Amino acid sequence: MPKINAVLLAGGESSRFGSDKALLPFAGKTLIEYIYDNLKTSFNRVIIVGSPVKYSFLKEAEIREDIYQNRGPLAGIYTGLYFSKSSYNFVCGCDMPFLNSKYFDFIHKQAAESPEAEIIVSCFNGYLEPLAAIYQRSLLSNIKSEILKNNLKIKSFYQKSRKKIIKEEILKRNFKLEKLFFNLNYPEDQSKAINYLKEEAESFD
Ligand SMILES: Nc1nc2c(ncn2[C@@H]2O[C@H](COP(=O)(O)OP(=O)(O)OP(=O)(O)O)[C@@H](O)[C@H]2O)c(=O)[nH]1
Repeated sequence: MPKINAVLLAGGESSRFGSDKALLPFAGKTLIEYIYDNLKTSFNRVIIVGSPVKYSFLKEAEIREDIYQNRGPLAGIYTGLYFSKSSYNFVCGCDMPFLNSKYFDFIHKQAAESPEAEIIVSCFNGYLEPLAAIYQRSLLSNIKSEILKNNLKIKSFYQKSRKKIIKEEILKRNFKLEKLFFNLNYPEDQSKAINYLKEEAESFD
């Protein structure tokens, strides 16, 4: 099984949400800490890409400032891959709290089976999930040239990359996809997240 680092993206504006998503109280922690703790149990190393000052309460964490500031998630991925040094990197948003260890194990197996894929990404509802996906470090120079051309859309970068898409039919056999890929974008998503959390607590009873 390849050693995979995790890159936790924690920059951005949270403009739709209206306040900083990463600092939202969640299951007795902040949202970022909750996700960081989950990632730590399954990945070799976790690199947070965001403000070291803002996240200084995460005492042991490795936090890297964006090399290209205010350029969105693709630039965050660049910084994560740059500092990671590992060939395989799982990139995750700081607003997706229901990615779980079962999915992380699944993604490790996918990476082992498809060393030729530069990106391994899941498909849900006809859309790809680029912030719950594996990226090879060899993508660095391509990402950099897209950023320098101001092509910041992950979707257009994807068109130029060698990727393996994990089909929804396969994922559905193992996961409840709506919850797995749920992310908080708007204030009203908070109550949905709390309901999912309650559901999880009840299922562990
Ligand atoms: N490191 C880094 N992460 C980012 C950046 N922009 C967005 N992200 C992260 O990417 C993930 C998805 O972010 P979005 O919800 O698309 O963007 P956002 O700026 O946080 O929110 P909106 O302003 O509502 O679009 C979250 O984990 C963000 O923290 C960035 O410029 N740098």
